[in-house]
Amino acid sequence: MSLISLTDVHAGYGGMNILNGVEFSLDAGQIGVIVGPNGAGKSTMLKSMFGFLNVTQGRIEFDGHDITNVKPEALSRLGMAFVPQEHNVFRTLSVQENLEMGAYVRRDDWSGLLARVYDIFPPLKEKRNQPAGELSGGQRQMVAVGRALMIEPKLILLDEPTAGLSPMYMSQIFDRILAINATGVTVAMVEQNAKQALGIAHKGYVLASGRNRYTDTGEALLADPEVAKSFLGG
Ligand SMILES: Nc1ncnc2c1ncn2[C@@H]1O[C@H](COP(=O)(O)OP(=O)(O)OP(=O)(O)O)[C@@H](O)[C@H]1O
Repeated sequence: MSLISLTDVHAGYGGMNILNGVEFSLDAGQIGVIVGPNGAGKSTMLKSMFGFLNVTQGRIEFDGHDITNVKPEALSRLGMAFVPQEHNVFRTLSVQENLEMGAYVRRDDWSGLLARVYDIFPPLKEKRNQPAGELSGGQRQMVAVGRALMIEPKLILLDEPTAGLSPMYMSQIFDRILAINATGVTVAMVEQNAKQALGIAHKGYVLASGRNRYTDTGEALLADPEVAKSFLGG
């Protein structure tokens, strides 16, 4: 059974549909990557999963629940976390305070969890007392993802986690996404760095104009000459 599924989802902003009947699904433990040209609706698809916009038709299910138009707070409690592309850290708070903010919904002792996040992102442990705004872009991205991990999500949604990062940081982030996935967390992400992202994807989705164009394993999409020519820069 899928952990997350979108069936014939239509959604958009202020009455204008951007998604025109999209499909998406991931089993527990998979990495799913959404790629496609600018304006294809990739971020919109991710946002529709996290209850940020109005789904006008279709159905979204998560972990056995119908979550169509369910609000983000309720989705957090069900075990879904969302990391936006920008403005995703509290710049004046320390790294550790940022991570602690992620645990605000928890009532239990989460100190062990903090240690696990530092294990995944060792640079954050070193800089735990430094304001997040002083970190490099790649390290800030680690803080944002680390904060999301503090709710122990079943599914983490990442909106362009490597946007604006140098190739070195980009590789590090992809490597850490694999490490997070290896702990059992399902990952759905939107990426501009399509080739690299499809390289770690169990499932890849190519969107164009708010519709599915190609769906296959990451490997198969990378090997498909049509996909390469039209969507991966040859
Ligand atoms: N908050 C919003 N209000 C109104 N329209 C929006 C909003 N956010 C996005 N859109 C529009 O929705 C369409 C799809 O945007 P979306 O961000 O989902 O595309 P994308 O595939 O993620 O593209 P990109 O790679 O450029 O981020 C675009 O035409 C965009 O202008």
